[in-house]
Amino acid sequence: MSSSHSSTGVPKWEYLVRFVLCFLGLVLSVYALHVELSRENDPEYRAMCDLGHSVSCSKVFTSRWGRGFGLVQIFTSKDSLLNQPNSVLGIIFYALQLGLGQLVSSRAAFLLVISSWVSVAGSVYLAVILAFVLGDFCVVCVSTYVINFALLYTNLKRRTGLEGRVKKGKRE
Ligand SMILES: C/C(=C\C[C@@]12O[C@]1(C)C(=O)c1ccccc1C2=O)CCC[C@H](C)CCC[C@H](C)CCCC(C)C
Repeated sequence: MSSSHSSTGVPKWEYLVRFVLCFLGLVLSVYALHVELSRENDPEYRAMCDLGHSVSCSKVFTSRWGRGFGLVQIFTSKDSLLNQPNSVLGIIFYALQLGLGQLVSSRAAFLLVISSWVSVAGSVYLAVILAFVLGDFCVVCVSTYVINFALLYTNLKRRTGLEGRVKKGKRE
């Protein structure tokens, strides 16, 4: 086993990169939730990420698509308990990535990759809504898309790392 890998087959850099990405994702999601709730209580509230008319995050967060991806309310009501802000999903997602990331099993690695692909699909969907429906540039949103792509790359790397361990084990 090369020295850049711990005995588990997971690259050493991975733990640090995963921690940084999940931490940033959690901070951005909690901030998005804070802005959304503040804006809902006070329409005059101006967030730090409201930089201009078309560069406004609170406008995006409180839009139709800011809760349940704008999809949940098709099936339930707008005020349903299931229609949670996207940022709540984000918090669950990054906590999951951080927690599952500590488990070194091929099943955990599989779940990491699957949930990561779902988040990338969600990011592409939200990016299209952001650009073409809302016509807005939201710094917090775009940062989370970048984090989600980087997490997918990290998760794919882990899976090939674990597969390499299995193949090597068979040969030895
Ligand atoms: C702050 C954040 C995303 C930003 C934002 O969603 C916000 C807040 C929003 O209101 C919005 C409105 C209109 C257009 C774009 C946007 C967004 O951009 C975090 C989600 C990140 C990510 C897209 C979560 C994906 C979670 C998956 C559904 C994974 C599910 C896996 C489960 C097992 C937990």
